[in-house]
This record gives sequence, structure tokens and C-alpha cells, in this order.
Amino acid sequence: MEMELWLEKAQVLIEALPYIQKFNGKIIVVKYGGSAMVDEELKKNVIKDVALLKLVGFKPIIVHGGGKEISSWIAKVGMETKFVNGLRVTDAPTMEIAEMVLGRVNKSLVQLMQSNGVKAVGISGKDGGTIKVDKKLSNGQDIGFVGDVKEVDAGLLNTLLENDFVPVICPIGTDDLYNTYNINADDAACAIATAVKAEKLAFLTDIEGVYRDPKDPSTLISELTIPEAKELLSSGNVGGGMLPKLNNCIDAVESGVSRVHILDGRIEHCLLLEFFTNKGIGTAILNSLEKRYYHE
Ligand SMILES: Nc1ncnc2c1ncn2[C@@H]1O[C@H](COP(=O)(O)OP(=O)(O)O)[C@@H](O)[C@H]1O
Ligand SMILES: CC(=O)N[C@@H](CCC(=O)OP(=O)(O)O)C(=O)O
Repeated sequence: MEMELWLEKAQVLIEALPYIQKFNGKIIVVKYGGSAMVDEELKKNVIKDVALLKLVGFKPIIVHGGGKEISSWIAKVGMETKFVNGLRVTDAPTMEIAEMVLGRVNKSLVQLMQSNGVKAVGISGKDGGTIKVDKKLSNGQDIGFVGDVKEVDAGLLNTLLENDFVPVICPIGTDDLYNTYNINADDAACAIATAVKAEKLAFLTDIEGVYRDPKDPSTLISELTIPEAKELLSSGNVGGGMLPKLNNCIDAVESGVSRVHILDGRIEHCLLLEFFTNKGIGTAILNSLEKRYYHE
């Protein structure tokens, strides 16, 4: 019996081999946010998974959020949180808190990565002029210092990757006048994945994946081509935070990222399950021309 268990373990490792070969040296962007970020145990596991991806030869980049933590600090100082169409209304004091909180989250992720024996460098989009933005309006409405990514300069990120560091980036950028802006972390991840020509972009979120019918979890979609994703968006069955997320996925694939994944960050080791098993979990968004390799 014991031997059988050992063989099973070996089988799991061998199943990972083609994926390790396929992604060796390839850039993988992980957008990390939501519940998986608030729960300390899940957080440790996510970082362990990314450390493992790095140590088997992938080139991971983490783009993180921290929306829940920003809101909790805004409440602590007696201010009000306001969102319009999924974006935080960011006046000057809110920007100040968001930058402080995201900076702290950033360093805590770096610290965890270092404790797993992987060198990490935490930056914001300000460092090395990485993220340049224009002011973003929400349906014509002024929502303060919220940035629309205009340009990503991948120079610093490439330097870090070439020197064996895992870059950890928080979603803050500057406009042409060097004012500070708050960026939705999904938008930042999508722009960064495109700029570094990532092989994959994985969004860790608070739901299993994309549902055909959001009221019926049995309608989870495991693979969506771009035309299918566009059709689903126009069906009106995608709402809330999934709407901008799916639009970002389409943008990323259309700009050259081979595959985008929406994964349930509440599942322990979801990244390993997605990257190293034949079935994969969550929803994959892929170019319609690409072979659906889970079915090969
Ligand atoms: N068709 C759908 N499939 C999956 N989720 C959906 C769908 N339509 C709306 N949603 C909502 O979108 C949410 C995910 O977006 P969001 O909360 O913004 O994620 P995050 O905070 O991780 O960026 C889900 O929790 C769900 O309530
Ligand atoms: C403009 C805007 O809304 N910015 C986000 C940035 C953080 C974020 O996106 O965090 P999650 O990915 O954890 O939601 C915010 O202030 O909440």
C-alpha cells in the first residue's frame, strides 16, 4: 500500500514534466488579490506556489491588489470608501492611504518570497517609470486619481528577470506631470503581461471561474475562445467585477498573451493545479486559433 502511495506521488511529478518543459524560461504574470490575499494561510501558499514556479525555471511576475486592505484602513481613519463601476473613487487623502497600504502589502509579499529562498524585488509602477497613466473617467464622471494605463516601460522588469529576481508590483503609476495615480490591479496586470510578452496571465479571484449563468455554479466554463468570450459578454450574463476582468482577458489575448486564466484563489495551491496538471482548473481564455491543449 505504501509503495502504491509513493508511485502515485511519482506519477504526479511526472505529469508535471511536459509543463515544466513547455514553460521553462517563459514569463508568467500572476494577478494576486481578493480573499486569497486576506487569509494568511492562503497567502503563504500562493507565494510558495510562485516560488516553486520560479525554482523549476519559469519567470514569474506578481502584480498584486489589496483593495480590501485599503478599504479597511480607510475605515480605520474614519473616511468613507466609495466605488464607481468597480473603481475606487480616489481623492488625495484616499490616494495617500492607498499608496501606503499597497506599499506595505508589497513588502510583505517580498518578505514571504524571500523566506522561501527566492529573491524578490518589490516595486510600484513609479519605479523605473514602469507605469505611465492618463486620468481615467468612469462614464464621463471624474473619480479622482484613478489611472488608465497608457504605457508600460518593461526595462526595469526585464532587468530584474534577467538577474533572477521575481518582480512584485503594486498598481500605482504616474501621469506625465508625475502625479500619483491608483490603478485597478487587473488593469495593471493585463498591461504588464502584454508589455513583457508573457506566455500566461493568471488572475486569482474569489470565484471558481466564469459561469455561463452566474446563478448556476454547474455552468462553470473551463475554456473560452475570444469569440465565445465576446458572445458571453454581450449575453448580459457577466456582471460585477467579472465584467472588467473578462474584458481585460480578451485584451491580453488579443495583444499576444497566449493564455489567460481565471482561477479560484480560495483553492489551496490553485496555481500548481492549473500549471502542472492535465485537467487544469478555473476558466482559460485563449485565442480561437490556438489548439486546445487540454484535449490533445
Ligand atoms: N458570469 C459570471 N461568472 C463568474 N462571476 C461573475 C459572473 N458575473 C458576475 N460575477 C461576479 O464577479 C465577481 C468576480 O470579480 P471581483 O469580485 O471584482 O474579483 P477580484 O476582487 O478578485 O478582482 C464574482 O465574485 C461574481 O460575483
Ligand atoms: C482604481 C482602483 O480601484 N484601484 C484598486 C487597487 C487595488 C486593487 O485593485 O485590489 P484588488 O485586486 O484586491 O481588488 C483599489 O483602490 O482598490
